[in-house]
Amino acid sequence: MFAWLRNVYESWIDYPKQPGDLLGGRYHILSLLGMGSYGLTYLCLDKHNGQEVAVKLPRPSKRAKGVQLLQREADIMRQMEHPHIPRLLESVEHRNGMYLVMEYISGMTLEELIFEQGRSFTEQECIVYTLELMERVLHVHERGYIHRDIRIPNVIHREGKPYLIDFGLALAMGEQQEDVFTESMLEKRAPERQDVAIYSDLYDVGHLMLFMLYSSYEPQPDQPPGSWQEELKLSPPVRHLLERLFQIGPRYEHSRQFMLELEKALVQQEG
Ligand SMILES: Nc1ncnc2c1ncn2[C@@H]1O[C@H](COP(=O)(O)OP(=O)(O)OP(=O)(O)O)[C@@H](O)[C@H]1O
Repeated sequence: MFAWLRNVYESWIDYPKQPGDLLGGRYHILSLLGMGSYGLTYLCLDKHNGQEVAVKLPRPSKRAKGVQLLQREADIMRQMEHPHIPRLLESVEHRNGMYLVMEYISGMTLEELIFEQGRSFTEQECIVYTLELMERVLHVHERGYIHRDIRIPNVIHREGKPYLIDFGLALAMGEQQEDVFTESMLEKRAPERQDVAIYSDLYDVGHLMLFMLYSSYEPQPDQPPGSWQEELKLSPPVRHLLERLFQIGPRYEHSRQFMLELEKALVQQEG
């Protein structure tokens, strides 16, 4: 009963703000973009310059922890300087908490592109897109962070290019997740993606590639379900690099190693 009452109370206090509300006297809420585990993100119009921005606020039910995690996210975003990673425009602290304002990336997520728009990727297109995405991932790694949430809903597809968003779970290399997140936020991660290490992000990139590769997969009638190795007709280099991403083969310790192999696989495709 207590847990039920607490849930009701939390959803009541986390009830999203309404379109038309003004944040900090400057940001007009246009719509709710989404509710994450500790924050709510709104599409807003900046009254000062008429630009659309994404504004993230902590969930009131998460109290001080929500504010602390959002501050962390802002600190990490501040260190990113890549044209395909949203820029942090400002983080505003006030008596009751804080909010962060970032560049709004219009477009659709890779998840929507594949599952709602029905876009399919050939193996070659998948390699090209992954190489583009890896430039963003490499930037995060070079700045000393592991993103830890590279998934199709966190890639926004705009004008044919992938943008990497959501630094809510990112950690500095070597940092312990238990020191940052509360127990309820710590999902059970596959052993291959538990370490705060480059190969954990690359494991996620492998999954993202599978989503792209399966987008052009057509099962034969009466075909029994099999593994991706059995179902997808992949060229040997792509199959080999996926096995390394999934740590079935020797794992990649550096993003560049993987990118080099991707480039080689692309040359073979084109040759
Ligand atoms: N800079 C941005 N530009 C455009 N859309 C964004 C931006 N940042 C977040 N979004 C969208 O806002 C929604 C909420 O994102 P947010 O990062 O707050 O939480 P989440 O990804 O749903 O959850 P969690 O933080 O728990 O992983 C998502 O649908 C995401 O696509």
